[in-house]
Amino acid sequence: MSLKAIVYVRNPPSLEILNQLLLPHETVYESVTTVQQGYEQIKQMKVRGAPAIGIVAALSLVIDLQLKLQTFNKNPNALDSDILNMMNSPLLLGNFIRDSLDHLNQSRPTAVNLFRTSDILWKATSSGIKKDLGTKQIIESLVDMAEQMLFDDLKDNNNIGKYGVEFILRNGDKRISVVTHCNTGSLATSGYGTALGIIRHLYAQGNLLRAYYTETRPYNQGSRLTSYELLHDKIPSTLICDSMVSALLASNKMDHKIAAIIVGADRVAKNGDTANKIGTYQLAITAKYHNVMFIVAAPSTSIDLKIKNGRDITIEERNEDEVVFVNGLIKQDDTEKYQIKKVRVPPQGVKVWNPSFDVTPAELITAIVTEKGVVEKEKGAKEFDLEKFLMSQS
Ligand SMILES: CSC[C@H]1O[C@H](OP(=O)(O)O)[C@H](O)[C@@H]1O
Repeated sequence: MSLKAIVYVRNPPSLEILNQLLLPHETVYESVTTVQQGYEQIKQMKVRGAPAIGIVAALSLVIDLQLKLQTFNKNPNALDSDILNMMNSPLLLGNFIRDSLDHLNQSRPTAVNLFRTSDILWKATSSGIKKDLGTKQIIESLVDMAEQMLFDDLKDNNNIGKYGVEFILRNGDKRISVVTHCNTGSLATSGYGTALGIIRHLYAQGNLLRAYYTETRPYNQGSRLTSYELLHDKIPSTLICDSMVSALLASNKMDHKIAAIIVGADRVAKNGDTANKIGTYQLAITAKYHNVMFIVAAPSTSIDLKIKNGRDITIEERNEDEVVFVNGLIKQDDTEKYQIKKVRVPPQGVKVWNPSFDVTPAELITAIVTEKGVVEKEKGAKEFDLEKFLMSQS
């Protein structure tokens, strides 16, 4: 078992991505050496999760550049002419980097982390060109930034865990159960996780009775990936179908002590409206009805101040196969060997709608937990003021 979604080594340069399409039944790492391979990993959801997507985009650009630079230094004649010219020209290098970032941005439209990564790397590139740095210095500066993103994400997740637990336990029971949706753990980030980071922190502090988590149809991030993580960490947890959450909260009157529903985020608008895995919105509605806290856990890099409210967030729609087929383990004849096979569920001819995310209005969100602290709405307000929060933390 491995919870490391991303394995990057600077010297000698290598990038390995855990193929999450095969989890939890097979642990297979795939080498990424080019921007195009990084694009495919994200597009095909071999790696997924807003923070992880941004980090893999950055690392696939830098690994591509590092390997080109390594060949340029050791055996320049092995390079084709346009790459050779690029390695001798900061302007041509800048063009390659701009085109690469634009291409990576096309892989998935909703998670803002991908676009923020591009902005940061392009800003560094254009600054290096303006300062008349050589191509080697520009590339090295991008490697430093990509590595820093990897380290910062892990640090941020630990802070989200700490602030989230303090907020949830600030008044009331100190031994609680929670519900979470999708996968927001080590497999969606550089480690520890966001919403799952809060659950890890609750467990580590001895405050967790049980974590209930949804299977998260149609892609099954919960039943495949969150199961994998919670079993790995031996955290008391129970898998439920997406349709069971309201009944679980209703049974809360007995002894589940569910204090909160905690979810991640792919993009948080300026007013706090939050795009997250499809099915999140209805969890917020049932949390409101049952008077249970609804917590969004996300690094501040997931907040997009350019987006006024949730209506402006682009929601990714994926192909119908993810709804029609499920991955099943099929026993091969009478041996104990199994193989993963796509099994068709509905009959031919069904029509499918498959949005990958939905938007939860700020009004239904109790608090947004970031690495900089917890944001709540002003008393009586229906929306957050995230620009004011971020300004106060800078
Ligand atoms: C900390 S992961 C944030 C977010 O990303 C997931 O989406 P996907 O698995 O499609 O990449 C899910 O919405 C998580 O909540």
